[in-house]
Amino acid sequence: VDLDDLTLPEPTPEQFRRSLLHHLQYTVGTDPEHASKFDWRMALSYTIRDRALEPWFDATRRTWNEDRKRVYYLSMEFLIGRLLEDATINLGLRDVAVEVFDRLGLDFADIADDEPDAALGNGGLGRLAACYLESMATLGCPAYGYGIRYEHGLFKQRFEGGRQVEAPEDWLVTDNPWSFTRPESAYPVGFRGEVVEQDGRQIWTPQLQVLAEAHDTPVVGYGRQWANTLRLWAAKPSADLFDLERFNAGDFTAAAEPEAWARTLSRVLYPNDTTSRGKELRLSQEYFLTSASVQDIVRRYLETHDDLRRLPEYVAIQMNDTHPAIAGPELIRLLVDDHGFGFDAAVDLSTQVLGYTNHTLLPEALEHWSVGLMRKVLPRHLQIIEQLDRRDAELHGPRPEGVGLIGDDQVRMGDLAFVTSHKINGVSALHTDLVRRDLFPALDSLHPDRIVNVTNGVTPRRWIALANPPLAQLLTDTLGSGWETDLERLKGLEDHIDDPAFREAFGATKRQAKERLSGWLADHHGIEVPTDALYDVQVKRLHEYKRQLMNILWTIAHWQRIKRDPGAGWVPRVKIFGGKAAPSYVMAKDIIRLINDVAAVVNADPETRDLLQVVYPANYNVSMAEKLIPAADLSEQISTAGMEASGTGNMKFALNGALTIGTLDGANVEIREHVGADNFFLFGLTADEVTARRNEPDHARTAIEKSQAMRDVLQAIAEGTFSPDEPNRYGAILDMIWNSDWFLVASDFDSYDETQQAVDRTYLDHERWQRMALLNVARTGYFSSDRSVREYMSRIWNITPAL
Ligand SMILES: CCc1ccc([C@H](C)CC(=O)N[C@@H]2O[C@H](CO)[C@@H](O)[C@H](O)[C@H]2O)cc1
Repeated sequence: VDLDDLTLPEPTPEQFRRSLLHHLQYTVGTDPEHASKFDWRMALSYTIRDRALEPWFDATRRTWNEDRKRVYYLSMEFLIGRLLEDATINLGLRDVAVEVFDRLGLDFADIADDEPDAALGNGGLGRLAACYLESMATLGCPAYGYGIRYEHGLFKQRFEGGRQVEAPEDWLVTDNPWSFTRPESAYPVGFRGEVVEQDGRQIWTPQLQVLAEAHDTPVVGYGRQWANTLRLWAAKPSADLFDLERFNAGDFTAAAEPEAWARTLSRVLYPNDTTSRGKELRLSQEYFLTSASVQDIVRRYLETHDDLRRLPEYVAIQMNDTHPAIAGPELIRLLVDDHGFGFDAAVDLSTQVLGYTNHTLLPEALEHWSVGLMRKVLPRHLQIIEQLDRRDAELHGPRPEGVGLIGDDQVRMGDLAFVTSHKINGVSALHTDLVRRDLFPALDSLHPDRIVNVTNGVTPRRWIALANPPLAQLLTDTLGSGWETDLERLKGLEDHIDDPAFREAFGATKRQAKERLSGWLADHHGIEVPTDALYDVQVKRLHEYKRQLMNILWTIAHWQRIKRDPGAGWVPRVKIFGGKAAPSYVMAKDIIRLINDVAAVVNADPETRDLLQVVYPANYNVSMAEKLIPAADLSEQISTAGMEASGTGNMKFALNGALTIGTLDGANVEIREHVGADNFFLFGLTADEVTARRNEPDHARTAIEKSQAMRDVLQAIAEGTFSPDEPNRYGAILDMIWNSDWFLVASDFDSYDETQQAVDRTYLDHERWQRMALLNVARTGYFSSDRSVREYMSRIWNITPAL
């Protein structure tokens, strides 16, 4: 079938309207007279989807026909958000869609708002995977994303009495128009059981087996030239799992048990984003994703190639952190057990194919699985890991303490990923240096060419074109179109910086974003905020190292200062927080409650409420980020130096004209290098100073005793100013700050405070602020995920784009 027969022309408004009404009637099955917002959204989705299929089929065919190398991005998380508007923009159909809905008396943005977020991720790692998929499609890099089709994504957050309460997320209650079930692409995945040796070969007979069923979503690149596939696996009980015997014996629940077990594998996303809990289900989910994906990759390769030794020429597999690190042993297992490879040859081949990205240095986030659990769930893989470990010891002689794949009865997934990968990368320049020096010093010295840096990036399509249409329009009016796929062209803005009219137009885009946000907060959260104030925003997962606590402590100090001298010409501020805490992370939940308790008191204070508002809209997610980030003046990137691997929110804020107050941590370092030190509010200890300060006894008490402002803040909290009905509600937080303060909130407080006051002084100089904001936009084109993906393609995947 020639694709040209299927080609749908660039639709005129009339053709678009006709196709929309066609789907409304014949796909959604609704009479237009009675169509709901949901019906229109579904009809619009099918109309847009139609035009996504052409570049999808075309790309798939070209990749096959030209026998192109493919990259496979394995990730336990893809924090996609909504797809409708993103696909509409990348297919160049937003203007015609907006026009047609106008004519129908409907509002495109309102209809698009009806789509649930695909919240198949926790935070940075998951969102990065989504940005990279979109960039790979935009660049014409043949690629598949492999993930799990969780029935329930990241929990829904709401506040009860200021406390976080979690509720199941259920994005699949309504049809998902962007996913195609591929029952023909299903793979058995085995668990448990035993391995027996038979004439020199290891035979693994799994005790349990589930079916991994593929669900494909097209990922359309900007410009409608290419589309890749996100393949999400759903766990299905293989037929023989239902225990009919038990059922006939009347033991109904027991009969259904194995089935129920099977379904749990893709039931829910683990909501922890920094702590590996060593749960069997989590290991089983990781193997479920990895085995189905590696089987699918080898099957696709063997469809047009018969020599597996040439696999590295046609296949690159990227492991998104250690979560899919079992991919090494799994590929070795298939090569040795099913394709007769020798062990060494299989290891060499796998290592050439695999790459591993590390996203965190937090000890509690580094995955270790007990040897016992690995033996129970994956006995054959444990054998392979033990053989790998022996081989590594033979190859490199005695290894220093703590090095090796297995230690203290634990399998170290970081080391495993390292020795089975040809390239390991960190996600910012500083982070990669720390990965080399602190995480893998011994392995780095054994393999000095393996660790490389690829600094993170974000897609300008979603984070400017979609999230901030007024700014996008100004960029196009000023630079012409094309900046969307060549973000370094933003530099051209510097030529206009001395033009007051241009600066005014730029300022207008920020005002528009604030009006849109304050309208949305009022409608969706019943939160009233003024638009003529400095919007100071911290949105990210709740974690002590991200120091939302230092932010709210400073807010209290600022409130106390205003109360002491209300007439001092304060800059009105709206403090916006957003973010979820892992359900079992008690301290993080305490900090959320403190922020809400402070907000309740400060917002109700007649003396200060026109000068300071604290808001915390519940259930921060990708869609909320798209509304919050364009409206921000100040971006809070205040983590303890050395602890935030990169950050990506920091990039999104800068690209939308917010100024950063931040430490020399993660990608903040590179953002400051690009925008210039004069256009960045730097404060705090450096990573090396942090290490030194932690070794000083009583460093917190010393710092607090030096800071009147901090003492007043801690005093107010201890007195129950924000919890009058329970004065010692925040005993744990106060005790932590005075007596341990591992994240150095006390040590960095005064520096943070001085810098926040500099922010106020600068904001009062309107022109200076505009210039700094414009230079942030102009000089952060480097942080496009297109640049990151190009670096992966050249430094790690050895792939050339098809476009
Ligand atoms: C096993 C539990 C678990 C789950 C997720 C993670 C992720 C690695 C945490 C994460 O999202 N890390 C963030 O990754 C971003 C993308 O590279 C970085 O920008 C952030 O700095 C980093 O915290 C660790 C541990």
